[in-house]
Amino acid sequence: MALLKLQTDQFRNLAGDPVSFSSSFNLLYGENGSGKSSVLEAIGYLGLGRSFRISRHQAVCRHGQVRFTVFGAVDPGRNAAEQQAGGVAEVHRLGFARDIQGKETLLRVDGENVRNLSALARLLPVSVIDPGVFEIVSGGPSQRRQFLDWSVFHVEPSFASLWQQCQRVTSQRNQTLRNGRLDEHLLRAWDAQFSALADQITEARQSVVALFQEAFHSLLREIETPWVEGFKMDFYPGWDRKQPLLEVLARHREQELRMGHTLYGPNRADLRLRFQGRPVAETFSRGQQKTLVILMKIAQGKVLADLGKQVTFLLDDINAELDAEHRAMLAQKLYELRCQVFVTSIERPQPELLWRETIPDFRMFHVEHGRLTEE
Ligand SMILES: Nc1ncnc2c1ncn2[C@@H]1O[C@H](COP(=O)(O)OP(=O)(O)OP(=O)(O)O)[C@@H](O)[C@H]1O
Repeated sequence: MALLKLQTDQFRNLAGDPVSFSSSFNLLYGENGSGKSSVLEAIGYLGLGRSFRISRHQAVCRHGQVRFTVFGAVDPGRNAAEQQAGGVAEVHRLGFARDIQGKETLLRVDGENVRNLSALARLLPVSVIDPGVFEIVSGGPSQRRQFLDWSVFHVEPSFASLWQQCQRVTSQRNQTLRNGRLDEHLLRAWDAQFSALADQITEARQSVVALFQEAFHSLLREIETPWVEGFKMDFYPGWDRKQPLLEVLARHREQELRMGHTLYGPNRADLRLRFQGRPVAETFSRGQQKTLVILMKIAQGKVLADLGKQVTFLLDDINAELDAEHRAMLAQKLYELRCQVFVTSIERPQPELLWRETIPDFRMFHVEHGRLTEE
């Protein structure tokens, strides 16, 4: 899985000419406002179905236009090719189009309309490392849940549908809690559905956390980090699992009715990161938090790589956030994992800092006024 070709139409300032990329490293350089982040943002649309920079689709549609499109050709990867009895697996064609006025999204895979974004996301696992990524450590539990669930989605095929069902049941349960008068009969029916889904979701998350912990700790052993002793990463499922969720919900009925929403369950899960018993957000320096996030992202890439899935990493504006040593470590590890990487830089990097010597399929593009020129 790697993006081999990209073509856009009416996407920010991008000219829209088709561009071919390397399945390993791609470096995009150009001055401020040239369109580097927009290229990464367009790639992100194919794997995430949204912008990683802004929540409104409208912002990425070229000013004055009402519809934008992103097309991509994706290499199905080593595994798929190997499975096809010695044959070469076919390239997948992904398409995302959004009509801003009608607020309609059209998704296509290999020439067919598809209803769910997961059909695209599965074919192009995209992971973003940009200045906002450090919120995984400094932000609240929802940031870490999102981080964790990205892996669970790519590892456990049933997860997307389980999570969707759980969201639906949670929202109906919350409505009943907010109803004003206690409808115990109806609440018990929601509780039963909710806790059955909660157990399945938690099991899927736990099995992926086990893989993730293993990859993360083997990285920690490789890279000498002074905080290894005293660091702890624990998965909190959203309630004390020594007790069935049904019991926990029954015991906290009064509290939930007062608050008007669900307080226990997988929607409250967290990946707790502690140093000497205290949250790392309170104890780690900014630099240590950055190292931790980078290692977590690499470990996530390794979990998928071990399953034969190549991750496409979008490294946007990282020069401002990471020093040269961290950047080199990140590049080296992602290369070892055979990930596909897109990295932006304002200045043309010094030849000795490029990886041309060690990475055979390295490509560099100069971005000017939304147009990419390969060098
Ligand atoms: N909806 C839009 N329609 C047309 N142009 C847009 C739209 N949104 C942004 N732009 C322009 O597109 C250009 C590309 O912005 P982008 O953020 O991709 O640049 P960049 O090369 O990453 O810059 P920087 O180095 O400052 O991060 C900017 O000049 C911006 O003004």
